[in-house]
Amino acid sequence: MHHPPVTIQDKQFSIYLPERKILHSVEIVAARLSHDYRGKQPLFLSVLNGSFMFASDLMKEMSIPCEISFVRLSSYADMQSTGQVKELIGLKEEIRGRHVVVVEDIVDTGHTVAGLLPQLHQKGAASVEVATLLIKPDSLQHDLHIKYPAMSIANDFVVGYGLDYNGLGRNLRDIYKVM
Ligand SMILES: O=P(O)(O)OC[C@H]1O[C@H](OP(=O)(O)OP(=O)(O)O)[C@H](O)[C@@H]1O
Ligand code: HPA
Repeated sequence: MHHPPVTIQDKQFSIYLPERKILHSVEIVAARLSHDYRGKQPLFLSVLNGSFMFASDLMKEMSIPCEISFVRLSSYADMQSTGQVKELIGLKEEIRGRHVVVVEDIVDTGHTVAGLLPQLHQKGAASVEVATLLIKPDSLQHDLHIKYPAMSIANDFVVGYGLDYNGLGRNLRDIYKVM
């Protein structure tokens, strides 16, 4: 299939990961999760907005009973630290005792996931792991163990399959990288 370059605002993007490769890697992660969480009825927490497409395809491939809920992260200034901590909002489910799988589209610097995991442990989760479509190992700034990465990529800015540039490009079926 031919994938011409895509222009979004001031940037041009070229094809990077075609849909069939994405879906194949999603199937593999779903098979691992279905195996590892048998009998545990995991709660998937899909972090909006970027993860909606990955979460949808991942859930379709799960072969065990599991639940999903969609959450957001709101930024606020944490006075105790230099950076920003993103607070978990919109969570209705009881986390205590649950086996939680955080679903992300991308772990880039790792700031988002590093801020989220302690909040889930604080709420009494029985276990917390991360499933992410993409991880950029060369960009990671935290000592994080990401157990379920679908694909590792170089430190390039990417769009498509839920990932955006200034809110655009999420609808693309394939993933493109900036030229
Ligand atoms: O590892 P990090 O450097 O923290 O980057 C990863 C985060 O950045 C993106 O979210 P963003 O805040 O852009 O929101 P979005 O999901 O609505 O696009 C992405 O969805 C991850 O949540
Ligand atoms: N693309 C889109 N959104 C992102 C990225 C990226 O490469 N890294 C973190 N959020």
